[in-house]
Amino acid sequence: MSFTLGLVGARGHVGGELARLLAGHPGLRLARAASRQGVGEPLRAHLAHAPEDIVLEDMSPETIASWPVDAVVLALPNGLAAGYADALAARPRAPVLVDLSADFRFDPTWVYGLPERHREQIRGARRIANPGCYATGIQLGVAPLLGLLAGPPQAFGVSGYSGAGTTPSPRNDPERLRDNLMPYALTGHLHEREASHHLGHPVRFVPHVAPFFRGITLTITLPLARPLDSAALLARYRDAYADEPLVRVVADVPEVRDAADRHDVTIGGFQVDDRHAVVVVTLDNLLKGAASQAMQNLNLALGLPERHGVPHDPPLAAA
Ligand SMILES: NC(=O)C1=CN([C@@H]2O[C@H](COP(=O)(O)OP(=O)(O)OC[C@H]3O[C@@H](n4cnc5c(N)ncnc54)[C@H](OP(=O)(O)O)[C@@H]3O)[C@@H](O)[C@H]2O)C=CC1
Ligand SMILES: CC(=O)N[C@@H](CCC(=O)OP(=O)(O)O)C(=O)O
Repeated sequence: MSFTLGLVGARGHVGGELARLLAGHPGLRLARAASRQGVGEPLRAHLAHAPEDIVLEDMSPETIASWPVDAVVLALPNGLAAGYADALAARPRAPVLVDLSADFRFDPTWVYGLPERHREQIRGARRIANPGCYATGIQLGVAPLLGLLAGPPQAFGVSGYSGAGTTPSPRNDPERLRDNLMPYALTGHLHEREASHHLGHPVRFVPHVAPFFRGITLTITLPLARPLDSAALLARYRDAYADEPLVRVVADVPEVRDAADRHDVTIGGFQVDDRHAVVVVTLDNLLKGAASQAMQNLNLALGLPERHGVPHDPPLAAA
């Protein structure tokens, strides 16, 4: 059985990654694509791995709602998703809708698509809000210690500049970022609220953007209610994620340059000073932070194996 997918925002960073993953998916095919610019041009002109026959369409909600597809992915900036959700909901059998933006991450009528915490709800879901990239790393880095925390964990995060999308800004300007590390949103970043909300526990988060293109590193300090040694901490994370294909627990401190192009999250470090534990989380913001996670969610929603379209890290032949 083969399913079809329509992609809105196909020319963006995340849209491009998703199209790349779909090219290797055995049961889900990119059938339609839309973007703001380039309408009428072959998608192949923008993305080398796109199917040959796809022409970019206009991205009006009416056009998208007319697509005869099994699933639609919105890879658009924040604030645009509601018009599509409404137009698609008016169809007799609406396709599965996965939204990459932050628009519905706090809406209880949508399923929050973090498979490691909500897999059973995602199975068969029709409307899925894909988590934010930093929020994914923070939640996976904190969750195994819920119940043992004596206060809010503090997450220091650094992202590559692809996190800021393609619309020009100081946060994706390589010249401005050269030899630089730029702090921003020192309080109240959306992902602080998102991670706190979905963990049911407050976290503090300060983001930075760096001159590399892709990848996130988070150094998370966790205040503990009782002492725990480093070995016990590592064992706790290993147990929590033993069956998770896209979470890798390592004893060493992971480095962000190794996260680029990986589909999983790596959690390591596990150093403890009395009642303060520190873990380091790395991931690729465009993959587990966006496209690979969307693929997990699409597979779960459509009843397909969760790993289809999400290659192994590293490729099995090289492992
Ligand atoms: N980048 C990342 O690391 C992550 C991004 N996300 C989320 O995924 C979504 C897509 O992100 P990303 O791929 O980085 O974004 P990009 O800026 O790279 O791409 C945005 C896409 O949306 C289209 N678009 C339509 N309307 C607008 C508009 N008004 N302004 C700008 N673009 C528009 C663009 O079309 P065109 O190119 O034709 O102009 C493009 O295809 C966002 O909601 C983002 O927050 C989530 C996790 C990680
Ligand atoms: C460097 C940079 O600007 N990073 C973005 C990453 C967030 C993101 O892309 O996720 P959502 O918008 O989907 O929540 C930011 O901090 O807003």
